[in-house]
Amino acid sequence: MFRITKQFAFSASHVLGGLEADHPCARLHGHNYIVEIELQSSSLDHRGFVRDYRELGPLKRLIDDEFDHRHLNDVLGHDHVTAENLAKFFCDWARDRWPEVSAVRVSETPKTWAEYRP
Ligand SMILES: Nc1nc2c(c(=O)[nH]1)N=C([C@H](O)[C@H](O)COP(=O)(O)OP(=O)(O)OP(=O)(O)O)CN2
Ligand SMILES: [Zn+2]
Repeated sequence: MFRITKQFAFSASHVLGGLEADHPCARLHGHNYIVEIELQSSSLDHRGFVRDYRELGPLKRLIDDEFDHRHLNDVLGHDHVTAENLAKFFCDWARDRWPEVSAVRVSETPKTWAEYRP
């Protein structure tokens, strides 16, 4: 099995709902997010690619246009704007376009990663 990954980055604010009132993430704050998309395939195309990284440009445009320097509660339209839910959102969006997508990981801080693998 071949597996490739590519990372994208954006900065955004959020407020997490449903937390205890004294939880720091219940307050407005922001992160420098990293989104890592993973694609896998048992075979390569005629160029030797799972998929050309350049073909993932539409995901960069989505992130730049709709997520970067935005308030994520507004973007997703709910208050459970966790790294897990962001990973699922980006994975569902990407799988609609590229069937080889096998996982998406989202990092909010240098020490944390959440992964969605359908
Ligand atoms: N499972 C999850 N837990 C938390 C999420 C999340 O998306 N999924 N998000 C947050 C906060 O939004 C934010 O990421 C804070 O995370 P945390 O690791 O607590 O960040 P800190 O830098 O404050 O942690 P230190 O322990 O000080 O390094 C919270 N939880
Ligand atoms: Zn946060």
